[in-house]
Amino acid sequence: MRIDVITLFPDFIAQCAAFGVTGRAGERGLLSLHGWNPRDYAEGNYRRVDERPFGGGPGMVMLIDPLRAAIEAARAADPVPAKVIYLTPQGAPLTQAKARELAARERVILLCGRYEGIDERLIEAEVDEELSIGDYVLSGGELAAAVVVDAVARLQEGALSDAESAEQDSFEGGVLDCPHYTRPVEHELGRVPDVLLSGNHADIARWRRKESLGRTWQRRPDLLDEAALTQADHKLLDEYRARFAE
Ligand SMILES: CN1CCN(C(=O)c2nonc2N)CC1
Repeated sequence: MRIDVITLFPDFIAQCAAFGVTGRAGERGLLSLHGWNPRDYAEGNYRRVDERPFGGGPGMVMLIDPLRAAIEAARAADPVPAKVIYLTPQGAPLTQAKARELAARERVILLCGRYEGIDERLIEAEVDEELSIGDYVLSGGELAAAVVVDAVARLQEGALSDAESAEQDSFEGGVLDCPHYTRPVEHELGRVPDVLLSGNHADIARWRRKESLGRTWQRRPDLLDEAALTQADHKLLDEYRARFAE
């Protein structure tokens, strides 16, 4: 997968993706990341990329032409067509399902705004999708782009070892992840649940599913409404809830 990032801070994105799973995905040729700085396409002595907003008000707005030129340069760098995704609080929420959808694409171009945002005419002309990583305001789109890069990199075939499999991550199958334990068995903070020491894989899988469903019910009941639960899931959830009925 190829990801091109339009950003005033290409090094920031490169550094975010240089470690861990994203770094390994790059080394394995599973993901290529390319930064394009609109300032390189800005004209005039000061190479301006922003200007004051019409209508007044605080802050600055990013100019159309440097961004447009950077997007065109990114498009031209590879024959594979790419959708342009603008990271913004006004976008659709980034979900694991969306991450999987993006991870299946050959290419995406991520557009990072700074200041108060981007001239709306550029968005209308060049942006195919708008994505938000959450209902809060960042100082720029770069952190959001780095989140998208991480979320799709780990979903590339071969990016995760079996031990790191994404299959049991939170939100896979629409529910939260179960609790995890490791050595020591006994600790002043508590003991590892016996079922995890039993070696009975069916019991362990059942316990993990019950804990995932129970946690989702307690912390994110909205996800349960969307999850396709089986009859067995409903039985497990009833058992989990029964703990609290006593
Ligand atoms: C102009 N700039 C404002 C700040 N920003 C975000 O807060 C954001 N991006 O994606 N999810 C978010 N939340 C990016 C765009």
